[in-house]
Amino acid sequence: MSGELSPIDKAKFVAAKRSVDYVEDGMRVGLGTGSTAAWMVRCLGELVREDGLKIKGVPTSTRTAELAREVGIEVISLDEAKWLDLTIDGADEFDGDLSLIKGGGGALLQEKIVATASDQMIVIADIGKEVETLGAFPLPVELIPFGWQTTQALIEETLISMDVLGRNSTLRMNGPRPFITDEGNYILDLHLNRIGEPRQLAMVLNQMPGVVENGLFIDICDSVIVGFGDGRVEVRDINAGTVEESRLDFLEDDNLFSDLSE
Ligand SMILES: O=C(CO)[C@H](O)[C@H](O)COP(=O)(O)O
Repeated sequence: MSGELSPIDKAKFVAAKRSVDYVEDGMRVGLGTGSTAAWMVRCLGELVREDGLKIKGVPTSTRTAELAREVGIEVISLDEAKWLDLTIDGADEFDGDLSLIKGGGGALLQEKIVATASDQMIVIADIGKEVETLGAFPLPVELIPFGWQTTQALIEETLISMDVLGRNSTLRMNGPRPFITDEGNYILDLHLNRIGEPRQLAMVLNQMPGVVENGLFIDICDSVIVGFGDGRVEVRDINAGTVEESRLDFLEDDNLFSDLSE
């Protein structure tokens, strides 16, 4: 069954599988969005159903909320939880400082709010997400629909003075219509190619009227669990400065694996 998954999917799966080792009874856990996070939610659901793990989950999107309920995780709102022990989420890119680009799935706003309200954020990613410098992946920026083209023009003009290589942007579409986020906003994808000063760019973007949030996560992620296509997993902890390696045996997880690949 595992042979049906691509090396990237295997890498995502092993990272997701390893991450649930960090979840303990009684925790309030932020549940990320995206394909890697979805596997983490399914792995957690299995622990809840089969091992009696007791947790409360705060999802970062309606998609994740549906999946969490489906697999048996108790879902509560962030306001009910108030504060979280741990958030586990995917990323589109991560660098050596564990700065991230997120929002490929359009859920960056809730993801940033939830991760910031957590004692710890663990990112789960395949090795292909690691970069030396952020920016090859288009940077998602969530915009208020009102006057979005004016906001886009302002952003592109401001980018002239920023340390980036490209500065054109595209409105994210869902077929013939703009993609709409869970909060009813638009996503503008910035094609920057290289972001020299992510911290500065994140601050500048968030000061613009019409911008709700940007997909740069700076000083939010504590560790990244990197999965490889051959089953290897690395846990990189930015605070401890450690890298811990392990390997996951695919065969042991065939049932879950086959569920996930459907
Ligand atoms: O930020 C995200 C959603 O807004 C995702 O975590 C990110 O796009 C990674 O997705 P995937 O795990 O499917 O590669």
